[in-house]
Amino acid sequence: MAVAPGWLAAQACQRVLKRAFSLHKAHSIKDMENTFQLVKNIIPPLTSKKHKGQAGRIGIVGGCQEYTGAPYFAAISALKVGADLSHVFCTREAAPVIKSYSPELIVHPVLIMPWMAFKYWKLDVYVGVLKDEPVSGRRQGDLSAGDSPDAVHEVEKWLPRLHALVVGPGLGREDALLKNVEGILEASKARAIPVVIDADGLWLIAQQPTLIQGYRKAVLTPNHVEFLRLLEAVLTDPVDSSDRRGAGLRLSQALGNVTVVQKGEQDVISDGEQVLECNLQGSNRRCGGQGDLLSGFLGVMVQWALHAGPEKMNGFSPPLVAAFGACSLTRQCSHQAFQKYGRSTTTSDMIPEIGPAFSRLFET
Ligand SMILES: NC(=O)C1=CN([C@@H]2O[C@H](COP(=O)(O)OP(=O)(O)OC[C@H]3O[C@@H](n4cnc5c(N)ncnc54)[C@H](OP(=O)(O)O)[C@@H]3O)[C@@H](O)[C@H]2O)[C@@H](O)CC1
Ligand SMILES: Nc1ncnc2c1ncn2[C@@H]1O[C@H](COP(=O)(O)OP(=O)(O)OP(=O)(O)O)[C@@H](O)[C@H]1O
Ligand SMILES: [Mg+2]
Repeated sequence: MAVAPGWLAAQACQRVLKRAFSLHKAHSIKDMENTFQLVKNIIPPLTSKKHKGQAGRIGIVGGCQEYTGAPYFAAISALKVGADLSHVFCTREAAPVIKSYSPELIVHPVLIMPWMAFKYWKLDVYVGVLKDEPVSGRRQGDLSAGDSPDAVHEVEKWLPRLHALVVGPGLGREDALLKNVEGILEASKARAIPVVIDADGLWLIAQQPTLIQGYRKAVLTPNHVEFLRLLEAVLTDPVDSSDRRGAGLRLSQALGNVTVVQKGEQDVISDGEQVLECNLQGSNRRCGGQGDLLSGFLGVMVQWALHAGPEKMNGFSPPLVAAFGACSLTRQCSHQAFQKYGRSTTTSDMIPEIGPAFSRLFET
């Protein structure tokens, strides 16, 4: 018996939806189908009328001596999901390493390391002495704290050309670097640029939640430990963290409706008003770097969703829909890679799956 290709596509779609739906009571298959449709609505069509950059210019702020893989994963996933240009802003040590992974990434060695802050501080004092000028206490204090106006300025120069920033993968937790990031976040907010905050960026937010308080174009992507750290930092009353929906909702509300993506066995996404869950089957491999891929996807999708506008969202906020798309895609890539490589699957194996996974989820 001949089987129509349309029927096969419909069956494949149903199988994906059944895996997505899993056993969660709060969502019917219809709900899940509708949410996938919302993600489909935000995807910009590929046409001959567009020029380079229109599908997305994304910046990743992260990458230090210890961690070069994380910013690479975030930056390459942004390109593979459909962005046209991906920039990495990292430390001087990390730049040649990240460049060597891929010729497709634009790498800016602009973030300052603590020893450089110290060098500049000494230079400043030296110049002050030569000019016979006293170095003010405040200026000395700023620089010894690792402040680097240059690093912020270097990133700021690029901000008018960027559609979204992903802040934190492989950043590290040195005070000098975090100080740079404070300035970069303030500059991004002033320009209303969407920011996805992950990994060590979340460490900074746990120290200073006011940095993103009330900024509705921010999306936080904590893993389990990062989520607990944020809860503790932001909420004064005790919260039952085993109620993941309730805890996510409360954290988002306390942060002024910043979208929070709690990664885990299910991904629980909340903007303080609604909660979406992504249960699409991923894999049982927990190799490092999968969250970095997710943050890169989200950087692109959040700007797609904001650009598509609220009328295409059926009452959901754009960051919520974008987060659902990024979570689904990460899990689908993990599932496909695991089917091929089983126990030996690593995050690098997920990268060639991005195109096929995207088609399977959003183009059928
Ligand atoms: N290839 C690269 O360059 C990569 C670099 N990366 C970069 O590393 C930096 C640090 O980020 P991170 O996420 O590893 O945080 P970190 O504080 O070291 O870990 C905390 C500890 O928490 C635990 N733990 C974690 N998850 C848990 C869970 N679900 N449930 C329960 N426990 C859990 C676990 O503790 P343990 O099991 O040892 O008790 C873990 O050791 C950051 O810049 C990031 O971007 C990564 O992106 C990976 C790829
Ligand atoms: N127990 C689980 N079962 C299935 N999928 C999971 C599970 N835990 C996490 N994931 C998925 O793995 C991806 C990364 O989540 P994870 O919690 O590992 O982030 P992370 O710790 O920040 O990763 P990274 O190593 O990149 O820093 C997400 O897509 C999430 O849905
Ligand atoms: Mg992570």
